[in-house]
Amino acid sequence: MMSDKIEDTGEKGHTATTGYVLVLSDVIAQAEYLASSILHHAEEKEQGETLRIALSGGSTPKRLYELLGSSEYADRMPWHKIHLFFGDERMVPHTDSDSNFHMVKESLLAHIDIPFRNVHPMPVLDDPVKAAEIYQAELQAIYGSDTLQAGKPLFDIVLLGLGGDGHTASLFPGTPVLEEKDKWVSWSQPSDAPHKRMTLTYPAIASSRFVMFVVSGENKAQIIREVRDENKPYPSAAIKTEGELHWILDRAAGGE
Ligand SMILES: O=C1O[C@H](COP(=O)(O)O)[C@@H](O)[C@H](O)[C@H]1O
Repeated sequence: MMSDKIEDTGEKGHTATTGYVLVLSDVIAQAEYLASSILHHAEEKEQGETLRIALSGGSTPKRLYELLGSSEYADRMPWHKIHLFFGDERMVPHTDSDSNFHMVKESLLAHIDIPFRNVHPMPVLDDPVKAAEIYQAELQAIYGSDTLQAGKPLFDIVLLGLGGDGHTASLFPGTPVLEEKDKWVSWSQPSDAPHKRMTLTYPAIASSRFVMFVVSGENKAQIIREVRDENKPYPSAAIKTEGELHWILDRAAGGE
């Protein structure tokens, strides 16, 4: 169905359709692979450097976060070197069960010893424009510039999920945020999602060393085929990175 490698054309960066694909046996192997990969990238960082990860929400990454928060990983991870950001958020209180921050808190943050200043939830305000501006300003302060520069990625790793409608982060079909070329963070009101959303934009996601789509389950097999192989114009198909893009799939989603 899909190639697991691309030819080295000399061009820099990957798109959703040119990235590498790794199909693992099941969701446990998928979480193991991702956790050890994150550990490896964190250990590679020199003293004083940080690993910046944008976390995905929804249900799929929960197993990974639980593993990172388990005794197998929690004490081995150099949390002081790791900064956790969010790829998207639902505009509900952080205590709400629909909140991505809430899911990450329950599955990971409550179980690890990470400095408070290393965790960067998206703010939730009545005014989504203001909330997006605040998060963008936080990212810019950490990045050290208000302009994204090629060769200086904002994130080391961006984890992304894939919705059945082809959305990723909160880049939903038919929403104006898909046209955003300048802002790093924006918001939208998807027609068939109950809450307003805040999301990293395409340019912010593209400023990354690695984008990792993490997708599992038979119910995602069809949409993966459409995005990867059939080039259908879903929001997830337009994801790019100046670094590498990896699809980390379980067999149910990725096939043989
Ligand atoms: O709404 C969202 O959906 C996608 C996919 O979620 P999943 O439950 O199918 O894994 C997710 O990546 C995104 O962060 C989330 O807010």
